[in-house]
This record gives sequence, structure tokens and C-alpha cells, in this order.
Amino acid sequence: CCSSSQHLPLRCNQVGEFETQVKSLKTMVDIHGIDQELLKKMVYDALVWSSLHGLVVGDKSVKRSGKVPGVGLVHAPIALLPGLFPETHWKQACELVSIFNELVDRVSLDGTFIQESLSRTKKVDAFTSRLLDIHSKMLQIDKKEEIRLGLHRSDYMLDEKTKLLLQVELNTISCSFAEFSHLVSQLHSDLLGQYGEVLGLDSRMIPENHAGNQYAEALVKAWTEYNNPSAVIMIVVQAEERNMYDQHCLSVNLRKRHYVKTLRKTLAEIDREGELQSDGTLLVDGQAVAVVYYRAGYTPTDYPSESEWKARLLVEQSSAVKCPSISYHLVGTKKIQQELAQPNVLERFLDNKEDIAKIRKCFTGLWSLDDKDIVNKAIETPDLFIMKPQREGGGNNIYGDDVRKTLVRLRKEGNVEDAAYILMQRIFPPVYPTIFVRDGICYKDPAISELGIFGAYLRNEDKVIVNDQCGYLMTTKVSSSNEGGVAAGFAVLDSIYLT
Ligand SMILES: Nc1ncnc2c1ncn2[C@@H]1O[C@H](COP(=O)(O)OP(=O)(O)O)[C@@H](O)[C@H]1O
Ligand SMILES: N[C@H](CCC(=O)N[C@@H](CS)C(=O)NCCC(=O)O)C(=O)O
Ligand SMILES: [Mg+2]
Repeated sequence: CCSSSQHLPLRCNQVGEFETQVKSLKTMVDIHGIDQELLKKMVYDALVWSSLHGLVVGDKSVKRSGKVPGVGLVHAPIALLPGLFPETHWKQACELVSIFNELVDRVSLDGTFIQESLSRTKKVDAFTSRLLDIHSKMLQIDKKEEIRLGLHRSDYMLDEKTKLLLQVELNTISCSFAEFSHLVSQLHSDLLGQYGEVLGLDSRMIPENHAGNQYAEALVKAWTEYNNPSAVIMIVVQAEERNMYDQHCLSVNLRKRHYVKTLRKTLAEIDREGELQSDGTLLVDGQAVAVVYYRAGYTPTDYPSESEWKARLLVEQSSAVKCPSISYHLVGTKKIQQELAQPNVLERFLDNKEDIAKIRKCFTGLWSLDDKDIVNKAIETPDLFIMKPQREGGGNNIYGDDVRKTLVRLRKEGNVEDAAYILMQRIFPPVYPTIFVRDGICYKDPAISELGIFGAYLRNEDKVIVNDQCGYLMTTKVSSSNEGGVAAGFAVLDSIYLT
């Protein structure tokens, strides 16, 4: 195969030297030993499978691909074979779901904790400040969300040195790829069904993954709790969305398997077409909305004008079930993640000592910039830290020497902006040689992975209706890349092979 530096099409006769460091977990399959002819066949079959099953995204080189369905499609970027993951840590990650789901709900009810934890961030981060304004308006009118739906994903990395499963972040808004992660698990199972014998791999080691169906079921159960059969589920989307097929799978699932109608609207459209009835019912384009499911609204560029903020407020004021509510959204910020890692804070929200210990065991070092010893340590050894603003969607973090430079700058400027960031211990996962397939091109690179576990939580007052793990998303990126994220263009969709 080609070396890591040139992402050239795979050539059968090309035997490239390929430096890899396969440490900790043994590699079940030596991808360098795979016959080139066989590899070409597998890649071809994977591309056909992806195209036939709708595992496709808009091609960013085709300008209408984010607007017009069916135009400018390309297969979703994937790893050709599932990534190795220890079964023990897989089980641990699955066990954490129901505890994190409950934690999010408990924290969401403590408006004072949310406002206080983010009060200094509010002063230096305009986007988070606007979210907090909506949140405080809801507190002022004592708005109750009796029906609460969370569709979360808790992301982890294995720390190679300590063998610990460590949380990267907890996403509480617009968790992508529930449907596509199911498709990638199916693709890998299909490939191992065909080629597993010669590779020495067993497709049964790929855990079942029904994230898309389970997300749809949770949305429908929330719709049922709202108890208005003529009401719809509204999906809030960006005007340009190259990941629209992952979203449309969900809408089609809701319509065909559950007979629930969906609306697909941007925040600007909601501002134009939305209105509140006196009983709090949200009407959009004249239709009553039971559930608002956000696949946009998590990043400043989703609010290019006041129109989008008005729409967000209108939805929040309504009786519709928000997924997420403004409270759930704020609980998923990195600052709250860092606050929850402070001593004695989990005890404010969880009762069970074992649950608290399980959660704490997956926390990395997480600090505010008030911790001067840590700031000095980060200036001395910046590669061991990551600085994070309160942003979602990938591409926003600060790494390596930029951590040092930013910390020095902030100090020189009198530390006013400190509260916009958190400092996080950098996790160093095991590196594996991986076969990437992007734009029809196959290349091998040393890679690291991140395992996201989807969770769904639905509550109606004191009745917990859903608190489930809903499948998983494995994303894999070249180990030299600081940033991650498939939607952000750094990582590829993967699945897992339990070892
Ligand atoms: N503590 C960490 N150690 C190693 N890599 C990290 C860490 N935190 C984040 N990353 C990398 O940065 C990417 C984005 O960080 P994340 O906190 O998930 O932000 P976002 O909300 O934008 O996805 C992650 O997918 C991962 O690749
Ligand atoms: N285009 C939007 C993208 C929404 C989005 O960026 N979601 C974040 C959490 S906020 C996320 O889940 N990132 C993990 C998957 C990855 O690696 O990219 C959508 O699909 O609705
Ligand atoms: Mg992330």
C-alpha cells in the first residue's frame, strides 16, 4: 500500500514500507499482510455497499450537494475494517449511559448551578451568553418542561498508558450519525461475512448497532407523551447540510415505521412560519409541533441574524418537547463538563455512590484557567493538554504549542478571557494501522479512534419512560491529526471489533 504521506489510489503491485506502532492491544489482523488483490476487491465491495444503502454524503466539491437531495453524492468516509476495542471497556462505556442520562436530567433542573457555572463565561463568550439569556428567561417565567427528551452521545478514548476509558465529551445536542453508525456496523459485518474467513475475523465480534431505530423510537415515544395525534415532529436543520441523508433516514423511519409526520425547517423558517397559540402550542406553517429535534443551533454560525435567535426563543417558550431543551443544551457545554469534574459536585446530583465512582473513573483532568499551577504546567508541557472553548461541531480546540501561546497571551491581557475556555488532559489512545476509504480512494495510515455511545432519555414528570443505550459511533482519524470529527472532515466512520 502507499505510505502514509501520499494518499494515492491503492495499487496492487505497490509494496510500500509502512511504519506502524501497534502497541497495547494486539492487532487481530495484520492489514499489511492482506493480499493487495483481496484488498482492492474489499474496497470495491464496500463502495458498492455504501452506495446501495445510502451511506452517502454531499460532496463538498459540488456546490448544490448540501441543498438538493441526490445531487453531488459521495460515499461517506469510512474505515474499511472495524477498529479493535476491548470488550471490557465496551461494557464499561455501555454501563455509563443510564447514569450520564440521569445526571444530565438532574443537572438540567438546577438552573442556579447552570447560570453560576457559566456566569463568567457569559461575560466573554457572546454565543454562550445568548443561550444563557434564553435559559434565564425560562427561569423567570418558571417554565416547566414536564416531558424531557435527551438524545445524547458520550464520547470516549482509550488511554494507552493507563488502559483507562476516558470521556472526551458528552454531547447533548445534534448528535450525528445514529443511522450511519448502524449502516457502518452493517457494512463491516457484511464484509466480514464475505472475507472474514480469509482475514481470520468473525463478524459476530461486531456488536449489534441499532442507534437510528432506537433514536426514532425515543422520538416517537416523546411524540406519544405529547398526546396530540395530529402534531408533527420538527427537525431543525441548517440551510446547507451535506449530512442530510443521515437525517433523512430518521425522518423516513419516523414516517414509515411509526407513521409520524416530520417537518424539516431551518431556524429562519421557524421564525417566519412559527407562532405560539395561547395554550403554548407551537404552530409552524400552520401545523402543531409535538417534538422539536435540533440538528442545528449548536454553533454560532447557525444564528447569522436575530431571526434565528427569535426562533430558538419561540420554540423554548412553547409546550413542544425540545430535544434538547435549552437546559439540556447548556448541560452539554464543556464548562459544565469541567465543573462536574470538580470535587464533591457529582454528589450534588447523584445519590448512588457506586454510580458516582463509575462516572468519576472516566473523567480526565479537567480544569478552569483559575488553576494557576495547571496553567503553568500547560505552558511548560502544552502537548499534554487541550484548550477548549464552549463550542460544538469540531474544529474549535487549541492544541500543542498553540495552548502555550494562548495561555501566555491571555495572561498578558490580564486573564479576562480565561472563562471562555477549559483546560483538559490530553488522552493518548493506542495507535493502529487503519485502512481509510475516502472519495473512492483507499489509503493506510496509523490511526486513533473515539467511541461514542448513544443514549436516549425520556421522562414525563416523575415517570422515566426511556433510559437506554442506543448503539454506538466509532470514529477514526489519522493519529497525527489533533482535531477529530467526521462532520468536521477529520475523521471517518468506523465500527468496533471486540477483542
Ligand atoms: N482530551 C482529549 N484528548 C485527546 N483528544 C481530544 C480530547 N478532547 C478532544 N479531543 C479531540 O478533539 C476532537 C473534538 O473535541 P470535542 O471535545 O469532541 O469537541 P466537539 O464538541 O467540537 O466535537 C475530538 O473528537 C478528539 O479527536
Ligand atoms: N451536520 C450536523 C452536524 C452536527 C454535529 O456536528 N454534531 C456533533 C455534536 S454537536 C457530533 O455528533 N459530532 C460527532 C460526529 C463527528 O465526528 O462529526 C448534523 O449531522 O446534524
Ligand atoms: Mg466531539
